[in-house]
Amino acid sequence: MNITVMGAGAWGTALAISLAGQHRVTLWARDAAQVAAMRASRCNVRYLPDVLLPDSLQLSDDFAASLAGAELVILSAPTAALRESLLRLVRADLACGVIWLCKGFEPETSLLPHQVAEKILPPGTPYGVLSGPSFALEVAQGLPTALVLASDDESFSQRTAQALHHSRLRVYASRDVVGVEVGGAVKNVMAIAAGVCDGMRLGNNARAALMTRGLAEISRLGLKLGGCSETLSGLSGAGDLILTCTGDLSRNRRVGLMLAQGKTLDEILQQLGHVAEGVYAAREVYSLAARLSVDMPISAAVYHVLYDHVPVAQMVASLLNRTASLEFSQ
Ligand SMILES: NC(=O)C1=CN([C@@H]2O[C@H](COP(=O)(O)OP(=O)(O)OC[C@H]3O[C@@H](n4cnc5c(N)ncnc54)[C@H](O)[C@@H]3O)[C@@H](O)[C@H]2O)C=CC1
Ligand SMILES: O=C(CO)COP(=O)(O)O
Repeated sequence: MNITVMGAGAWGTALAISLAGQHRVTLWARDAAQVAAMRASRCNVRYLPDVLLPDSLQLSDDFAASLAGAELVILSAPTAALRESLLRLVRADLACGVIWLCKGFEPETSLLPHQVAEKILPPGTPYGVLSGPSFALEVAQGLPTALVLASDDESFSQRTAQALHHSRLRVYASRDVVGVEVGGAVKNVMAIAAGVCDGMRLGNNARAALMTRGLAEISRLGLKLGGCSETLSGLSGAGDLILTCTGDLSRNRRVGLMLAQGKTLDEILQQLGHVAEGVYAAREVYSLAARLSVDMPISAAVYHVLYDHVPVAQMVASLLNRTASLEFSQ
């Protein structure tokens, strides 16, 4: 299969490397200097410095040429750039299916990625989302990983999942686009909270409680928006929540760890140098929860720390001092 990966950040590059063994993969980046540097060093030094790019992986900064003959386009831009990326594809007369990797809600509109795509892609274009617990570095290193590919078009999700699947990358097909997208977006907010929890040395018990109550919040929002509970407790929900709340490769978790050290958001984002979607998702989740009357206390606490300058100690105290209720009174 001819696959074009649009965007050479950490995740787009990692997936391109992982698929280059079995498909003709072209990795397109908008920055010509980055492409030239990757061609010369066979390495994406800024985003994935310790991994070599396989010889079979094509690199391009020519958008039209990279799309010629494509049978699948994989969009790896952050959620904030999804609309712009889809418009670029439509202007280039996209003639194949497209899947995106971003995990978030569109800033300002609070739309899920598929809701943005529905407004832009011509009717009949097959599309889907690929998500699940997957640190880019581990996928690039060929370590075993399992993902979910969700699409309303069952034949597209099954064909595509089968094509992407290999011995180190298990890909399961799903029809629950909403459940997969909500799980991926909101777990990033929980990972920030888990980073705060660990940064303040609140212990393993506290982190387990936070993750479990975090999953309850994710599920309440996911069900309200039309997702399925099985999806929310599966790879792209609970699975990704476990990974990002506990794994130090998570950028969102690192945001929380640095908040616990007293750093400001500006300092943290500058130090990170990569996207941390939870920082933006916290705003959209906060407004969606209010609009839809969904109880999401952990997400709200993260929002107040990020945007109202509430000290992390006060955030923790406010969560611990909530009135006790029935565990399953959700
Ligand atoms: N890194 C990871 O382990 C994983 C990341 N993701 C998701 O994938 C998405 C991308 O993440 P990463 O690749 O890790 O981010 P990154 O920070 O490593 O790279 C971001 C990439 O997006 C590009 N970009 C930024 N603004 C853009 C715009 N306006 N138009 C086009 N491209 C733009 C940058 O040039 C860069 O290539 C995020 O939504 C993230 O949550 C999902 C699974 C794993
Ligand atoms: O989504 C991810 C792993 O599944 C990556 O998480 P971070 O964006 O927090 O690094």
